[in-house]
Amino acid sequence: MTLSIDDNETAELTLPPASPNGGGAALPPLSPPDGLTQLLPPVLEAPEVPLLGAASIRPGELEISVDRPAAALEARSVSAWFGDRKVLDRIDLVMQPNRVTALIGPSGCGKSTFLRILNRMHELVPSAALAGEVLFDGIDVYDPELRVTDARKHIGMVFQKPNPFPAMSISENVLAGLALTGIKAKKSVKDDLVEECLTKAGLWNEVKDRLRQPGAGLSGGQQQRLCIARSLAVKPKVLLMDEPCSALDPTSTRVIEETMAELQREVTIVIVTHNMQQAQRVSDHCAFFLASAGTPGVIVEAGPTSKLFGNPEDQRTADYVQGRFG
Ligand SMILES: Nc1ncnc2c1ncn2[C@@H]1O[C@H](COP(=O)(O)OP(=O)(O)OP(=O)(O)O)[C@@H](O)[C@H]1O
Repeated sequence: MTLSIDDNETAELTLPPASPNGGGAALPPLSPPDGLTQLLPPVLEAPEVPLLGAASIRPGELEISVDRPAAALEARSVSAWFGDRKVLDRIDLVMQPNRVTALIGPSGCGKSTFLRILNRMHELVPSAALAGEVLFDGIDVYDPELRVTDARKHIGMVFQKPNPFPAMSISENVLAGLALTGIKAKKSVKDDLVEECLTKAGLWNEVKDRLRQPGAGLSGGQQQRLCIARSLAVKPKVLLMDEPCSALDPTSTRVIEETMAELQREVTIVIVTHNMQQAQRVSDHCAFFLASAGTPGVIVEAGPTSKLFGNPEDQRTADYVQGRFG
């Protein structure tokens, strides 16, 4: 079976045999695209597509609906391995559209791995393998008919450390994802998009007079909002955020949290956070991950944030959210 990404990648993406432990299919080795793995992989063709509600869909491929801005994500019995080591065990989780789902749990329990599985970044690690399904509005993200670039375009990611492209200006940074995904647009459309995305990311007023200056010249919090703007430029339906405020001061953290509250109207957000106050402030739903010594990570409890923090069912959840361990 081959993945229909494009002719150049098809040979490399032939699915390999199951992993040695028999649990999950080993993932195809995808080469990280020259230091740009934290954004999006390049697309070798350059389709002309509308920018608003953009979804580059080619005949014969699975269609991602552009009618609704946000999408539901559902993990079904997802397990993950690095080599022979199983790090996640049969994770079931529904991440509802236009809601913020927080993934919480002690270090090493697999939160980031799970997040990276949701937009197929897990497979960038050569030894990585997984089993189970990830459904994006009902479409299997790992379906061979769905291009990996489309999956990552619709399911964007913001990382712990702000990573603007240092040689690019602020506006070029916002538009970088378009270039990588091969989307072409007129200058006036791009200018509008830069303003729209920077506004949504809560940064426009601070940078509108210096759009041609380097993105690296911004403060850490501004850089993180620039990265959010960059993710938004390709019109994702889901935004994955891996500890997006851990490198930021309290003021910048507050601004990012306000930005998330605004973005929630348009995108589904899944956030990994170690900050229990932040999880309570920003999320509608929470999933508590835990890996006991030598065992893979599991979800102990998931549900409305108010319930997990106010009236958890499992004693381990209560101990964790009240800071008794982890
Ligand atoms: N690239 C990798 N190669 C091998 N093992 C890995 C790799 N990435 C993560 N792991 C292992 O997988 C397990 C889960 O790691 P992961 O980073 O997903 O946990 P986490 O809950 O996000 O931790 P933290 O909160 O510290 O970021 C850990 O035992 C980790 O050592």
